[in-house]
Amino acid sequence: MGKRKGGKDKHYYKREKKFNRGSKVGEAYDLGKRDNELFAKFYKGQGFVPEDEWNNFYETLKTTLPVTFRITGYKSQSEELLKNIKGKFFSNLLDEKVDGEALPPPKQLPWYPNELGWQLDLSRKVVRSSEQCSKLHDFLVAETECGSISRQEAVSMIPPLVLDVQSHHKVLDMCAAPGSKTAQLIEYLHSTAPAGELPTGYVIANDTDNKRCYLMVHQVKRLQSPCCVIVNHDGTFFPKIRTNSDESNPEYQLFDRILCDVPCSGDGTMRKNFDVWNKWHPLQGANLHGLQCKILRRGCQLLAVGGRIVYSTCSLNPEEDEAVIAEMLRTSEGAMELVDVKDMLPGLKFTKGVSTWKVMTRAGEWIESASEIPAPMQTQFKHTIFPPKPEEVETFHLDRCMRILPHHQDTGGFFVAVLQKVTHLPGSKEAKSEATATQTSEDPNKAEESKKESTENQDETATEEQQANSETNNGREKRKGPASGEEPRPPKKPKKLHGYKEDPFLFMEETDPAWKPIQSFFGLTESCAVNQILFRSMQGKRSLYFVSKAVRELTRFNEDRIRFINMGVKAFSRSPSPLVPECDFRITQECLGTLLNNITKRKVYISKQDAIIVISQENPFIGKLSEESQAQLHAMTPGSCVFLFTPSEKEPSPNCEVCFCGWRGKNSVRCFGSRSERAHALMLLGEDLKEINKKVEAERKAKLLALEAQGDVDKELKEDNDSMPVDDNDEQIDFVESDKVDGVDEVNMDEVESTV
Ligand SMILES: C[S@@+](CC[C@H](N)C(=O)[O-])C[C@H]1O[C@@H](n2cnc3c(N)ncnc32)[C@H](O)[C@@H]1O
Repeated sequence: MGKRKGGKDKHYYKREKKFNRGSKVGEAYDLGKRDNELFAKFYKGQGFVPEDEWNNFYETLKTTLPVTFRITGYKSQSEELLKNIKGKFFSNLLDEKVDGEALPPPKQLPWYPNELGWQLDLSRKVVRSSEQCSKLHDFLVAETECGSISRQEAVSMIPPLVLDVQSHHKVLDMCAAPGSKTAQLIEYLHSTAPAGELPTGYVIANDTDNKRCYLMVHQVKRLQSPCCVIVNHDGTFFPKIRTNSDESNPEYQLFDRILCDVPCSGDGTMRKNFDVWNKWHPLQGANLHGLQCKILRRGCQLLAVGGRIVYSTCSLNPEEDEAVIAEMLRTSEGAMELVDVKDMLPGLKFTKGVSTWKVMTRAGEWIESASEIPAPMQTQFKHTIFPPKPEEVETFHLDRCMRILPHHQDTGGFFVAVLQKVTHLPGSKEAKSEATATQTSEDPNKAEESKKESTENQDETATEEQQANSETNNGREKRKGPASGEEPRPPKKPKKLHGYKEDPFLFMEETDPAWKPIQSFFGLTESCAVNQILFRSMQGKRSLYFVSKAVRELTRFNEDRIRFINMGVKAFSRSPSPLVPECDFRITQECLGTLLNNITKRKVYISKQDAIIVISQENPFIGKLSEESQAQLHAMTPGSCVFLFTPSEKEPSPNCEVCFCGWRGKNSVRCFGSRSERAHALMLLGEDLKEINKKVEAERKAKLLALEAQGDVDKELKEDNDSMPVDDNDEQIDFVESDKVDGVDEVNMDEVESTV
């Protein structure tokens, strides 16, 4: 009832129109200007949008996308958050009217597992700019900031889902920035690990664009995973990862899972990137096809036999989609196979991959086959962008690819294909040595030929430029090996990485004088090993980061070969205080998800009410807390601590742990947490930070007014309120001011680094 095709409610377009009109972004691209004749001709000609659906398809592309988000499933709090989204909490957020109409309730994405994917029939612009959505907006921002949800386009959630990542997998995300799919990969890595254990696998998130790598740092930091590293390489020449240090017998990591979410024309993103309407032309696909083939080929080379690689684009163009897959299948000669994964996405509407398509010139003329490319255009079109030959069609099974059309379920356009490596690629060292084993007895000449170096085993120490020079057409790489009979060349010394300016990643030694005090102050268990702790500056250890064992190994053997940009969760932050001579470091909020079970001291178990007080007030006196909390705090020396609410029979709700790092001062306590971390914890505890702030501020003002009226203003109180401690988080925190500030001089705030 009241719903249109594509699942939008009847007021969706009205709201859209209202918010597009007059806004800066909307002005330049109002609905009328979203049109492109060649685009329409090109896609009508492809034929994968049925004629009777064409208008719906084209009109849907002109509308803006709804807001979609995922609850990050590996956090213990996700079930509680889900309860809130399905229940009263969320309906309160939406208890407003836009244009006299109620805001629509959230809808679950049916194909996303465990009810963790959600859609709101509101555009991002409406959510961002309308006052009525401010509560909803605050909720989405805070929960995103602390990693409990990820705002992500619905179709973009598909590739990581069908990659089927398990906690022991070594995963490579080849074109990862800005990192929304990386975040999902990390989440799956953790969610499949045994309870209380860290994954033994890891995720390497790579992007060729150095600046875009830093976009990922923030994205990954939200998820607080010690199992992810961000690196900066050209995916077409992604270096192999060493797993030992023996230069005479180097061993390399082959990946279990690889994501190739390649650069593309992005014509499936027209609903959010409106400039694609103006910029789109028919050569874009052809221009990108070669690069896409090379990235996919390098991915397949780095994949272990039995491993899975997902290729995806946010383009609907077969030249960037099926043509790339077809070329990989062609050159792999049966080593790679397409996998049908539709059962992993129950309820998702999609069209099957196509085996025939059309190629168009810049001017909009059709070219039927490679032999018909006009002479002046020979360089514009690689022959591999044309459809496969009839005999290839039968073996390729391109119908196992999936194309998601925007009008089918109100999404962006998308393409995804899943490939499995069934045996070594032809020409690889492994394939050749297998061939040699069977051929030596049969044909000694052939066996000699196969001794030549393989493409897969190209020189691992060569720079990307050198590797580029060794490349031939069609993504097939060749490099001259020693002539048969020659002595094998000695292993080369690792070359310095050009233009790599990151501070080094330095691992702590057992003997480091900073470590023992931290270990004993927090009572760290042995599984928080010192060799998993790293710092970035020789000058001083301001922040200490924790990485998993697998990441530690990865860095150990590849320091000189890989451009590492970032890794690890910040675990300890230097924060010296005269009150705490025994330890100069405090624990950070960021590491609690990983290290809470490794900390055996300095934990304060508190009730729900106490948790609310500590989180929402600036420096509450210890005397404000319950007797149980007071007793624990009095038995504890001053310094960094962890506050922990755990559900019990007496207090069953929320049914999850809520923990936050804090400080036990002389007479008061405080919470170290960003505004969003506090808002998140309070949401779980059933409170709203803004509402609490408003209430207490009103009470405080009333009290001051009453005192002023009596001419008896407590000057000290005013001064105290003006000299609140300057914390790294202060900019973002609306503290509820307490009666008096205690502990201000206990923490050297200059040394406290951002946990935001
Ligand atoms: C479609 S975006 C990736 C989106 C990302 N997977 C996500 O979900 O957030 C493509 C990325 O490929 C990167 N890229 C382009 N050429 C590349 C190459 N040769 N090697 C690696 N990355 C490349 C671009 O910088 C861009 O960040």
